[in-house]
Amino acid sequence: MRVLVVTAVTAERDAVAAAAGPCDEVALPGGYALLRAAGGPVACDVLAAGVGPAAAAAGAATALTAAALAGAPYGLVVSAGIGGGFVPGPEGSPPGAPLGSVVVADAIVAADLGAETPDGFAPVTDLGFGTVAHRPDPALVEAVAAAAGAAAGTVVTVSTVTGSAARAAELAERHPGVLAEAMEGFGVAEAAAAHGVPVLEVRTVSNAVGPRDRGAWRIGAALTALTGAFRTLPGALTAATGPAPDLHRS
Ligand SMILES: O=C(O)c1cccc(C(=O)CC[C@H]2O[C@@H](n3cnc4c(=O)[nH]cnc43)[C@H](O)[C@@H]2O)c1
Repeated sequence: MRVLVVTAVTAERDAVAAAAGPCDEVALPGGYALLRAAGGPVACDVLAAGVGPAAAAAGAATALTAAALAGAPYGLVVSAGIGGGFVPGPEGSPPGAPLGSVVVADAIVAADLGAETPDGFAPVTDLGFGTVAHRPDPALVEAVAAAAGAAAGTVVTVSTVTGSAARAAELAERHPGVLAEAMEGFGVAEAAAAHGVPVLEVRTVSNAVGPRDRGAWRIGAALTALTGAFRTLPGALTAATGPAPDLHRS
């Protein structure tokens, strides 16, 4: 099985690739540069495709198509990077995701793909078209989350970073079980679905979802946690899919 990991920016790409050891750079159509691990316990292809769901979908689709045309299709696509963690709500609500923690999505949900109506936000599915959620294989989610010491829950994809407590509360109410927010997962999942390839999303929490406070970001800690999470991926995939998967190369 070959695994494609799609990040937004190069710092995230490098944090993932650090778990895999030395990498070669492979040029893809469209000017994309893929990092391909030359060896080590995690030999994976990692692509920094840009910020936001559209850039993520374009980059992921390019890599998936290139691999398929080369006769070496991927068996799994992972959207990965830093993200915002929801803070715990009142008792009985989801536990939230603290700074530096790892989240594996059991649902990858487009939170702002829809329409404003007099009754509030309506997802495109309520309007009769499209998709707003992808649900990764639960066994894979469980294995990857257990290996990484991660929480499993909903990760929402947004095009506008949440910047207020009111918006954070609205998202948490609309998506019970939401743990994290980021900007690419749904785009990667759409590309994976178009190619019939399973998808995962792995986020490490750099900031709390809510009022904008750049001074409180812990990007370094989140990137370190990302490397740590990806060190555990080969073992988790072996546990979930059977013995001796050749994770990444044809
Ligand atoms: O300028 C700001 O206030 C601000 C606040 C949070 C995040 C940003 C970004 O530009 C980050 C975009 C980048 O990182 C991921 N990310 C990290 N934290 C969040 C978040 O709380 N909500 C959404 N995305 C987040 C995201 O996937 C992007 O790749 C700026």
